[in-house]
Amino acid sequence: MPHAPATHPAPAATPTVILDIRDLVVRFGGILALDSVGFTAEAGRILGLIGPNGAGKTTVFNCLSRLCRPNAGDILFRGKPLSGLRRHRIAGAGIGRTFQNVSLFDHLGVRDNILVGGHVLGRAGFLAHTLRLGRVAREEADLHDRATEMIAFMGLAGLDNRRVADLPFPVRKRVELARALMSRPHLLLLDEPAAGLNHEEVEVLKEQIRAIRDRLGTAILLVEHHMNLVMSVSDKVVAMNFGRKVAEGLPGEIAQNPEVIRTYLGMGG
Ligand SMILES: Nc1ncnc2c1ncn2[C@@H]1O[C@H](COP(=O)(O)OP(=O)(O)OP(=O)(O)O)[C@@H](O)[C@H]1O
Repeated sequence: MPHAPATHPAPAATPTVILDIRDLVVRFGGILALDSVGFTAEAGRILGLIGPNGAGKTTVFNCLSRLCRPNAGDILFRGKPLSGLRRHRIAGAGIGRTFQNVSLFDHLGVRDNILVGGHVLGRAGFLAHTLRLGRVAREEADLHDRATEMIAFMGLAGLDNRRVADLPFPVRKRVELARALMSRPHLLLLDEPAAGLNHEEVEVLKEQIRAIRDRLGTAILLVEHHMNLVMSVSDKVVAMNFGRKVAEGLPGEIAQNPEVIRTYLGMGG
């Protein structure tokens, strides 16, 4: 079970909207990948985003990471439009992410990979780094302390210097999560974190996702095909199909929503 000191306050009884997606439209040539999609995510809560292949989930994610530029609509993050932010400023603005296919520096060790995630927090400028001023040394020490916390939090203790390439897939996924948490994101985007995990590993992942919300206070947007995971950890679920939002509600409501049931039966299941 992960353990770490809380770094964000506990979520308020009336949740604050952290992410407000409004009427998002994305076209790829003749394909309408997102057709006026809108929903909100709340601070310190888990939002599950579900839908069959091609529903538009990854496109929403890519708009949030600024990998994709919407044709219309707005995304407000903590009240400010994301459109004003350059792609490389996203992590610094408080949005962290993991990828469907784990994306790490394979030849580097666990700690070094995790440290990469903290460098967006650095405040010392180029001159300070060049002159190795005291501020740089303090920042480096703080980053190492944070990495030590995240290593313990994600159950990676003792693996600091292990080369990532030599580790099993589920452990690599935990390294990627620890790296994403280094920048103390207010919102964490998880792209199919259960893909490639077995039943026991998914059970561990559930606990880790809940711990990220409950102990770090981080809001999570979870794109996932693994229904059992989404339904058991999400505070709210948004269901999509053919680029449109078809339902939004509590997991229990979504599981019984006729449109959602039709969508999944329509997949030939
Ligand atoms: N770069 C692109 N160029 C052209 N079409 C694209 C591109 N990216 C996505 N699409 C199309 O946009 C639609 C939405 O795709 P998207 O990847 O967002 O769906 P998804 O819900 O994430 O699916 P999956 O669960 O398979 O990842 C699909 O019809 C897809 O083929």
